[in-house]
Amino acid sequence: MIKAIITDIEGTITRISFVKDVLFPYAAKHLPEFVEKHQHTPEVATQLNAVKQLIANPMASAPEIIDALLNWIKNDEKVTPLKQLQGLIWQAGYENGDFTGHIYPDAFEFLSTQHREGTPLYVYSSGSVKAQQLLFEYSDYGDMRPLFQAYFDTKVGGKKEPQSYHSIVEQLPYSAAEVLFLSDIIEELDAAKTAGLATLQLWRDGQAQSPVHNAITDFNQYMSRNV
Ligand SMILES: CSCCC(=O)C(=O)COP(=O)(O)O
Ligand SMILES: [Mg+2]
Repeated sequence: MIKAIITDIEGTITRISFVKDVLFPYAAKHLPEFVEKHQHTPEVATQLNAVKQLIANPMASAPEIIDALLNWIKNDEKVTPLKQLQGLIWQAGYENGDFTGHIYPDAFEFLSTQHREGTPLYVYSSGSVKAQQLLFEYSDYGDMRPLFQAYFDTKVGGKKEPQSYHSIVEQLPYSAAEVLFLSDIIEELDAAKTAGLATLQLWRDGQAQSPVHNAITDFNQYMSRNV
């Protein structure tokens, strides 16, 4: 029996184009100035050092680091220091009202209903915990943060690694089989299933399909059929 739900964000409860066409270009546009301005603050310096390690260039200059980060944005690399920096950069965009966090209407209805009915909700996204909380704080539906018990990002590991799901479940008061993981990406669902979680795929934007996981096109299907 499912006692808790962990949801992905992009492609599952948020439109992919909001991330790719709004958030990523905003981060790319503001990243050079952000890095130049904040490179010596401890929070940013830690991430820049992590970039230097990943590109195997401990002496990398600010422009070289910026180039690496912009390349990762272009290729949608789920690299932890990039994701941490993006969260910091998006903060200004949300606070200035440049955009609000997109949430599908059926996802808002589903999450609100599950929360009201007492099912604990968790988030696991490649976006940093800060980025997740900003998206929910400034969502199309107002501040959704009270719906969620806890947030996880790639600091627990990559979303295609079964170990990441083991690590998350270890932090929850449920067994793996009591937890449902929602995602649009087969490899993430495969990893969660290997770790013993129940899985459900969202097919919203023509994502690849798999016979291994139950699938729905939106949450109205879940609520009417309880898939
Ligand atoms: C948390 S909002 C930003 C989304 C993002 O940066 C991202 O990489 C989305 O990954 P997800 O794991 O939510 O599909
Ligand atoms: Mg996703």
